[in-house]
Amino acid sequence: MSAENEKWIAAIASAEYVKNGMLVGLGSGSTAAFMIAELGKRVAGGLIMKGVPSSDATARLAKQAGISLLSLDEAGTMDINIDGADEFDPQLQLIKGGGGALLREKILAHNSRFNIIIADSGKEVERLGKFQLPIETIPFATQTIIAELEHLDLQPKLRMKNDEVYKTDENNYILDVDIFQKDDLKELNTLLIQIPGVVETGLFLSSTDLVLVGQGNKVATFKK
Ligand SMILES: O=C[C@H](O)[C@H](O)[C@H](O)COP(=O)(O)O
Repeated sequence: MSAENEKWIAAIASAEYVKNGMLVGLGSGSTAAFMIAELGKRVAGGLIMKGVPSSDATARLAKQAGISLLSLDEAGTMDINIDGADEFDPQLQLIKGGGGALLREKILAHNSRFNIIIADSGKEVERLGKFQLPIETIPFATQTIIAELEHLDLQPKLRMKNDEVYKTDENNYILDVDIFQKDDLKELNTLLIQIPGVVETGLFLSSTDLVLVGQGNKVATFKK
């Protein structure tokens, strides 16, 4: 079974958790796109819900799918948040931000009562860090942060797109770093977010309540 099919069946399973009247955080990325399409179908079939998008791309997709949107200010707290991940481990810790949406995604996760992650089986790992950790930084401080992260042996790489520095929806930069050798991720995360100019990291260590993973033609469920 292809990764695309695994994403799709995990996305359909996640849509089952969305009930009438709910405010739903809408994640970003290719797996979240399947979930948005599925919710759009359900809205067309009579489901009443509103979404809060975690990126400009997701806002566009959700509008095309016919989902009504609210800003975070209007929504306040979401009943449920459904998002993808680049990696998840047995403790339901995540690396996110491969698509650059980690900052708004983390804000939505923080402001949601229940967080569901949907993924294909390739995202399941014993230990986080094969995927490089994205760190969002403000442009003004990025060069000094690069020097500091090099000193910490994290081998930062400034993310580029089409030969230009990649910019997030919040007009920040992304540094992708190597954390595979790091054992204490909580300590690492605290260290990183204390550096002035670091806005957020793609480590989501405790927000996830449920992971739905496509494994072949079945969906496996991992709970906190
Ligand atoms: O910034 C992007 C998000 O964190 C995505 O949820 C993550 O990269 C997973 O994306 P995909 O479902 O495309 O693998």
